[in-house]
Amino acid sequence: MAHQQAVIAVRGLSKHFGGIRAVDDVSFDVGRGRIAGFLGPNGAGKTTTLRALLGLVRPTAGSALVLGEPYGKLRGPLRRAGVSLDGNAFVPGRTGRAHLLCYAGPAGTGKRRVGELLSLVDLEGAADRPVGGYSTGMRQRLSLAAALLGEPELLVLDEPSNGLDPDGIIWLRTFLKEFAGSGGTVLLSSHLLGEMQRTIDDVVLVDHGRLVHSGPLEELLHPDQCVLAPEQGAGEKVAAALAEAGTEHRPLPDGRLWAGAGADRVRAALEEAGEAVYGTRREPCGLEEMFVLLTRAAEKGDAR
Ligand SMILES: Nc1ncnc2c1ncn2[C@@H]1O[C@H](COP(=O)(O)OP(=O)(O)OP(=O)(O)O)[C@@H](O)[C@H]1O
Repeated sequence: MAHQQAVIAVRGLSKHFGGIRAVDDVSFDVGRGRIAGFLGPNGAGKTTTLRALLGLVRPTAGSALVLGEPYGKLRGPLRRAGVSLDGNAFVPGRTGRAHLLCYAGPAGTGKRRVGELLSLVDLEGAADRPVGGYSTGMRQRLSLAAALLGEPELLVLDEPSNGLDPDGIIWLRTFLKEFAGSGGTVLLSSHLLGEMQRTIDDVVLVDHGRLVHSGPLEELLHPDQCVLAPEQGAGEKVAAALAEAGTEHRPLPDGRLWAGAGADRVRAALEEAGEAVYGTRREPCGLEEMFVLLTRAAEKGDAR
């Protein structure tokens, strides 16, 4: 994707805090109309990257552009990019409605939009209560409403599903898909990989400050691979059967195996091996398995 087409363009971004390389030479793009999941283990550098993108920390090296410019140079930034970086950054004594009204002016909007957004995020009933008494999920909803005030074309959301109940999670997923479907762009971080798999179009995976993988989800979860769940004690025999058939395979931390071949080829390999692997279940490979494999590979220095 060409640099100028990207809604988000991160190039050679590094941020060091003393000796800590929080972000280390990271590059990726997010294209218009895409939902990109920004994933990685604790301390991988996600929040620091998002903060650099939004001009909240100065990069040690490299650049991070939003809509073709550094965020700080955007004219009317709240109308271009909606941000929810810290779901808890509220004045506790202020009501939800007052919180939104504070940002409504800079976002170029007013009371009516505040009312609409309170209804959209299902906070009408709590709008006039102090935020200090809100639950985690209610704060997340309020934070999202604030991000949406200026009707932005880009949303940058740090762990927006945290604390949401199942209805809230489904609502957020549906909302983000509609937002992207109408041309909006989303970059969101999350540790909820099952939910990410249902929501995102693209994956940006970092670990120890470095980019491990970036690309469309469907490429990462291509059908020419699967996960095997051997019956107890049969793991080694299954691995041996795959090795015998020349099928690439790697262990997962829970005793299952990733296999670099589709379910049919794997079944043929196991049938060759006979009864010992009879009870082995085959499952499609999901984002959680790829996350584990890619971050472990990165630790060993052989990230793909
Ligand atoms: N202001 C700071 N001063 C010193 N170290 C920092 C600072 N901010 C972040 N770090 C360090 O940088 C690394 C990356 O942190 P960051 O918060 O970006 O990770 P993350 O991927 O968002 O993690 P998590 O999933 O746990 O939220 C960590 O080692 C963290 O301790």
